[in-house]
Formats: sequence, structure tokens, C-alpha cells
Amino acid sequence: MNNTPDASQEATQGAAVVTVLNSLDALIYVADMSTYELLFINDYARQKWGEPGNKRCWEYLQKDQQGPCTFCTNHKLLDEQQQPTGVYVWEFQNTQNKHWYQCRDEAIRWIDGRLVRIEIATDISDRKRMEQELEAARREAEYLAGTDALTRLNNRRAFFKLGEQVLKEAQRFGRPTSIIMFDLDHFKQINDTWGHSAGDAVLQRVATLAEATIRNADILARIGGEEFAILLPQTDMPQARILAERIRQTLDSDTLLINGTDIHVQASFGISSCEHCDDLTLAGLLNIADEQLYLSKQHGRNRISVHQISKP
Ligand SMILES: Nc1nc2c(ncn2[C@@H]2O[C@H](COP(=O)(O)OP(=O)(O)OP(=O)(O)O)[C@@H](O)[C@H]2O)c(=O)[nH]1
Repeated sequence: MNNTPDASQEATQGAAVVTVLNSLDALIYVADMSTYELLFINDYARQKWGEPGNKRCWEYLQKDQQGPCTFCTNHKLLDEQQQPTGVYVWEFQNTQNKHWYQCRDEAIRWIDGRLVRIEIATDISDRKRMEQELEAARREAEYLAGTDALTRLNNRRAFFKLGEQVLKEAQRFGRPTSIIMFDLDHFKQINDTWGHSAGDAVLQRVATLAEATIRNADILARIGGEEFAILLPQTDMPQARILAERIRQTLDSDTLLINGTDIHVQASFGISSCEHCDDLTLAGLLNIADEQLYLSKQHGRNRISVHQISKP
């Protein structure tokens, strides 16, 4: 007895398979791997990309393609002997409709024997959007964790995190490093006279002025209420003093126009510098700058005190 299906049975089975493929909520297409001719597309493709006419896969599915796509997976689907290697799964944002798809590609022998690529692509845009939102939220949280909310400068935590790294490098290469600390003078009076929000605006303006004075490699942070610190890589004491003097003068020589009011702001500075000071920690270097800052306050404010840490 012959169990081979006859032509009409094959036609019925073929129609059933096409019905199934057309009912799926995924793009399915078959393309010749040499000519890119589309041999089959399902209804999902027609709904999303329209009728293919005589278009090749890259003309039909992608936007403004002048030739086969650079991201075409054909070369991944065959080995050196041009034999199918199995399923290759990847994710891709379609250039026409901007939806994200998870694509399951495979090279197979078509009914006439030629090699074709079959792709089954499911829309994963919702999942991708969620992933991207999560990633953006994670980056924002990471940024905020290291950022002072008022001035957008580094906060104390970020100062230590970044600073430890810089100090380690400096120690490794025997480079000079300095810290400038400064604290606004009689800031309480500014708050008391002009109000807390004017005080906030002063802090923001001071941050902007300091930021404009430093180099890219310098690490500026707001480490306390009206207290700022700048870590200066490859900077010795004389250079650090010049920079501190520039900031001191900028603040002292002018008034900050805050909400229509001219506010005069001064600050006291403390500087610590080290060169070849291998055992020093960032906290130690900052402490010494803080002691110098305290001296500046004691000696009348609006001034700079310095300490050069010598090699033991
Ligand atoms: N507006 C505003 N004020 C702040 C903020 N953080 C701290 N302060 C204020 O800064 C003032 C610091 O006061 P003090 O420590 O007495 O220092 P000072 O008045 O600057 O005096 P000296 O430092 O001794 O010159 C306090 O009034 C705090 O409320 C802030 O984020 N915004």
C-alpha cells in the first residue's frame, strides 16, 4: 500500500500550514539567501509592511535600504561548507516601524532545494521599552546618588569615590596633588537677611563660578552645607594657591545678583598639598585642608591658609 500523500492531500496540508502561519502574531518570512527574493510572507507581515510586490527582503522590510542589510544574518546561518548551522536568535529594531523584534533565523532547504532563510520575529517593543526605562532610571539613580541636588555638583560621597581613584594614581606616579576647601563666610547672615531660598541661589551661583574656574580633571564637590572641596590632580601648592585666590577674588570683588538683590559673598580657604605622600588617604588630605580652613576663619576670614605635607 502506498502511504505517500497524493497531490490533493499535499495541497490541503500546505493550505493548513499557511493558515496556521497566517494566524500567528509574529512576522514570518522566507527569503532566498542568494537573491534575497521573498518566497513567503505571512499575513502579519502584510498587515505591518503591506504587500511585497516584487520587493526583495531588504527593500520590503527596512527603510531606505539600497542593498542587502549590513546587519543581515545570512553569513551566521551557514558554515564554511555552506551547510545550515541551526537557529540564530537576535534582537533588532526595525528601521521602518521602529518596533523591536526578537528574531529567530535559520537557513533551511526550500522545497526546490535552494538555501533560504526563514525568520520568525516577535514584537518585543513593550519589553524593550520597559528595559530601557529601567536602565534610564538606574542611571538617573546612580547619577543622583553622586550628585548634590541643589548645585548639581558631586556630593561628598562622589568626591570620595572619584577622589580615592585620583589619589591612588597620583601616588603611583609620584605626582603632586592638592585639595582646596572653602566655606562661605557668615552664610547664616545671608540666610537670615535675604531668606533661605536666596541662600540656596547663592550656593548655586558659587558652584557655577567655581566650576568655571577649574579644569576638567579637577573634582569639585559640595561636601557640606556651605562647604566646597576641589581635588586637583597634578597640582602643587603654588598652582593650587593661584586657583584658590582666583575663586576668592571672584567672589569678593563682585556681588551676586540674586532675585534682584545684590549679595556680597566671601569665603575662607584651606589648602593641603602633597607630593610622594604614599601613606596619605584622601580623608587625611581633606582633614589637613579643613584645619587650614579653620585657621583662615580664625584669622579673620576671606583668606587662604595652606599646608604643604612633606615626605616623612
Ligand atoms: N540656604 C541654605 N543654607 C544652608 C544650606 N546648608 C547649610 N546652610 C546654612 O549655612 C549656615 C552655616 O552657618 P554657620 O555654620 O554658622 O557658618 P557661617 O554663618 O557661614 O559662619 P562662618 O562659617 O563661621 O563664617 C547655616 O545657617 C545653615 O542653615 C543650604 O543648603 N541652603
